[in-house]
Amino acid sequence: MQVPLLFNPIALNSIRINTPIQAAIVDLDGTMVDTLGDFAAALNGMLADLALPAITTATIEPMVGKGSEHLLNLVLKHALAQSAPAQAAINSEALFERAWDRYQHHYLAINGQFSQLYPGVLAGLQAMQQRGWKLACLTNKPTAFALPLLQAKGLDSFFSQVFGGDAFERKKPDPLPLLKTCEALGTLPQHTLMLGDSRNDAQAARAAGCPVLLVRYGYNHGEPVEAVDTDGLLDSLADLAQR
Ligand SMILES: O=C(O)COP(=O)(O)O
Ligand SMILES: [Mg+2]
Repeated sequence: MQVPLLFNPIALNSIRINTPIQAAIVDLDGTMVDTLGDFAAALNGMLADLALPAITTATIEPMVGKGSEHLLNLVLKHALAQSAPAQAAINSEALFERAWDRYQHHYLAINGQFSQLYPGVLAGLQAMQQRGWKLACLTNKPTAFALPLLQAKGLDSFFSQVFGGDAFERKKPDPLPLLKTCEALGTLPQHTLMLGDSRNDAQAARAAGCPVLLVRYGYNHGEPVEAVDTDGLLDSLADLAQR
């Protein structure tokens, strides 16, 4: 099949992707929106309801990226370890159900209020749209958190598909969500670029056969993103506006 001219391989400064790109799958937390303030507000609301000590944004940052269940487990363990001996003896699993309920309540109440778009996100999405790429948002965040956040930040209209961490049987770094998203977009993985901020995104992309670029900002579990196996790093999604 003749590939339309718009879908060229990518050549940006030092980055070369030698396969035509027809679509992009874009991660949400740490890539498009800096949501640490939302995580902190919702988690601290939950911790207060459970009479547990508050947690700082700096402690939360390396815990983000593997979905809300994972985050909540780490936060509960951390908070219990900071508590008085009687509470510290409590198993975090015993608190999980109540914590999850309170966390959802608080997250949905503040969703987007303490988070900001990263610079260059709108320009980057517009550039990808102008290249004629189909766009999907794929996040490990629950879909019920992702949809209102995209709306609140004016990003929803860019995406034909939005899939959260609960949309498929497994989350990133498993390749399944990427393969399913490619299926929904109607594109082959080798023509579908993954844009993310963490090794989760890169590992999932490599295993699915998608080219992958990561942004230099974002979370990446508190580790330098330079160490991750990718096809290149971007200072901002607006780098994609270069020709
Ligand atoms: O909620 C998370 O764990 C992170 O979500 P992300 O996949 O959009 O980075
Ligand atoms: Mg992310």
